Amino acid sequence: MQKFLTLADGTQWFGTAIGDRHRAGAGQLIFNTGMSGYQETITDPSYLNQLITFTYPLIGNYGIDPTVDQAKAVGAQAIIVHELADFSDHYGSRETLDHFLIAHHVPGIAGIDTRDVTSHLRKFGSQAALLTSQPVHDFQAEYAAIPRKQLTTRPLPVGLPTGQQPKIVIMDFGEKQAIEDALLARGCQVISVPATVTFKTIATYQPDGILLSNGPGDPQTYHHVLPTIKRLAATYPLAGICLGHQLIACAFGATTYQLPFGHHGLNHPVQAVPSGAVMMTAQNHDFAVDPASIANTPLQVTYTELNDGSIEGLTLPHQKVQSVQFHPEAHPGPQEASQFFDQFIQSIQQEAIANA
Ligand SMILES: NC(=O)CC[C@H](N)C(=O)O
Repeated sequence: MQKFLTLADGTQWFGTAIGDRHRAGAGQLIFNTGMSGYQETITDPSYLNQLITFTYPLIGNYGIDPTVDQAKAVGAQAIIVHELADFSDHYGSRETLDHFLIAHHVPGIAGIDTRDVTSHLRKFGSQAALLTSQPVHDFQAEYAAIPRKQLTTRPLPVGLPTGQQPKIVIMDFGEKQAIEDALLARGCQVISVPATVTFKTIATYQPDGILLSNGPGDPQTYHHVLPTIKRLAATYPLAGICLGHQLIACAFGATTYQLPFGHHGLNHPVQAVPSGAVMMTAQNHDFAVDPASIANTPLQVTYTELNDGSIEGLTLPHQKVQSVQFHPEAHPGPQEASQFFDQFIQSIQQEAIANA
C-alpha cells in the first residue's frame, strides 16, 4: 500500500505504508539522528503532533521492549523510515515495531531516502507535512482536516508517599518516565502533578524540591504558568529539563526562539561554563533560550552547545535554580549528563542544612 509524504513547500516523497496503514498524519516534520532508541523517541511526549524522520537507515531491528516506553500513549503523528525491520531480534522484545505502531494507531512510511528528507529540512528548515494514502491536492485544507493529538496528563498525584527523602514534585508538562526513574534511583520520593496545578496545591505536598519536566510545543504558549514558576523558584530548590529549562528562563525575563531544524539526536556535544568540560548529550528540542535576552536577567549560562553555540544550561547564582536544555535522563542516549540529578539533590540537601 502506497503512502505519500508531502511538505508545505510542495516537496513530495512516496513509499510503503507501515504502522496504522489507513491513518493519515499531519504536523511538523523533524528528523532524529539517533542510531538507537527509536522506542523511547516515539514514546517521548515532547514529539506531540510531530512527524519523526529517522536518519538511521534500519529501524525496528531489536523490536519493542514494554519496559522502556517513556509514556503510555504515542503523541507523534507518524514515523518516516528508510527500512522497517520486520524482525525483532532481542531477548527483551515482545513485539515488532510495526505491531506496536498499529496498536498505538500511528501511521508511517518506509522506503524513503531519509537522508534526502533530512538534507531538505536542514536546507529549508523544519516545516508542516502530511502523510497520506493519496496524493495531496489541497495541502492547507487537508492539513487542517487531520485531527491533532492531545497530551494525556496523568491524574493527581502520581507517586505514593514512601517516606523517602528528598521529596520532589515534578510538574508534568509531558514528562518522560526516565526523569522520574532517575530520581527514584537516587532514593527520592517523587510526586508527579499536572502542570496546571497551583502553587498552593504543590505546597500541600511539602516538597523539598521542584522539577519542571520536558514537554511539547512552543514555550511561548506556556506564559500562564510563569508566575507559578517564579513563586516556586523563590520558595524551593528548582530544576528544569528541556521545556522546563525554557520556562524557567522565561519566568525570569528571557525569551526563546525557534531553531532552524531543532536538535533531535543522541550525540550533541555541550560544554560546561566555566570548566570547559565537554559532555555528549541526548537532545530533543525545536526552541532555545535567546542569548541576547538573558543580558538583563539574573540568569547565568552553565552549558553551551558546541555545534551552534546555543544555550544548553542556566542557573540563578543566588537561588537554588538550575536547568538544562539537554536530557540528562537520556533514554535514549548517553548517560554522562546524569550528574544533573545529583547536583539537584545536593542543592536540596544544602538548602535543608541552611534552613535547619
Ligand atoms: N523535549 C522538550 O521538552 C522540548 C521543549 C520544547 N517543546 C522545544 O521543542 O524546544
